[in-house]
Amino acid sequence: MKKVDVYILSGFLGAGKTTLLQNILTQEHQKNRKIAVIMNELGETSIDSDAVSKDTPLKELLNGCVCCTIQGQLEVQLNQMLHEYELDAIYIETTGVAHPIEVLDACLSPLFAEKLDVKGIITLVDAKRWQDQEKLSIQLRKLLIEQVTHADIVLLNKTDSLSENEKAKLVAEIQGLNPNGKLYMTEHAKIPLSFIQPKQLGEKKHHEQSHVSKNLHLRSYVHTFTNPIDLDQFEKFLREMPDTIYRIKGYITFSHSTESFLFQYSYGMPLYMKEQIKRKQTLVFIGENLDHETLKQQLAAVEIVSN
Ligand SMILES: Nc1nc2c(ncn2[C@@H]2O[C@H](COP(=O)(O)OP(=O)(O)OP(=O)(O)O)[C@@H](O)[C@H]2O)c(=O)[nH]1
Repeated sequence: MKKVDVYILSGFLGAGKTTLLQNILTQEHQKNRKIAVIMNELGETSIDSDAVSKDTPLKELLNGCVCCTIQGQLEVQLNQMLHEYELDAIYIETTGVAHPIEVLDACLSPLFAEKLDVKGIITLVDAKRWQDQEKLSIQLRKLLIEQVTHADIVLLNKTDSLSENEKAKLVAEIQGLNPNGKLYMTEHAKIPLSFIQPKQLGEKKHHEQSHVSKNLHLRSYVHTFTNPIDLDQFEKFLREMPDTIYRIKGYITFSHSTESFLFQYSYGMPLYMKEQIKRKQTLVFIGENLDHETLKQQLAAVEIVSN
């Protein structure tokens, strides 16, 4: 089955995410691709939904941030979209205060992770805001930096008011934080679609595979077990796995029990919860430097193969 591409549009409040989305939708429609949009806003009413034309499926997640309070709602909306429409791509516009790891996490429900192909995180940076970042609280500055560090593509936007010297200084700063991401300077978030589409990200992925140690971007890996797994071996795997795996979630069944468990792992803490329904045994991993082949082999080794 063809997977649906997912793009996460990240960036601080007012950086130009909606402007970029409009540019992208115009270009996607010219290519006759079927696109859907999920917009997340902190307020109770949507401000930006008019930016999306009526013929584009749109789901709005209001009054909270998908990276924390309404993470579950994003899963529901994504699932519904996959059922209702035949899509080529889904663009998710996050709130300005969303944390990239948590958003990626919210997109990757083990129930449908195999149907989605998260192509990457595109972060917009408001050039002026970046220059004035010392006016922000420490937490927000940290967030601004995290949004840049984890991006696959950074658009340094609103460069219209900058001098050439200022531009060069900001480019150096951003490249210092994210040397492997692609960086483009934009005005009104104008960028050809081909610069941010699968070919670009795909090429980079290929590049990453051959330079794994240099890859600093968030990636996911989806593993489906066909047999129950050995608890001791699985816990050994958890103890020994690289600390660049930030998050694991999904469903597993152990050889010592007939029950299914919802498994959650974040910041070093594993959690097992009994599930009422028997689920497909799928685990989603999120982290940096994910070596898919090694993970696949290590996870296959914790399965108990019945004869
Ligand atoms: N001068 C200038 N203004 C811009 C540029 N890009 C976007 N804007 C304006 O900046 C404002 C905010 O842009 P949006 O696209 O709404 O930003 P956003 O990131 O979606 O904002 P939130 O949803 O509030 O987080 C709008 O008034 C845009 O027209 C640019 O390159 N230069």
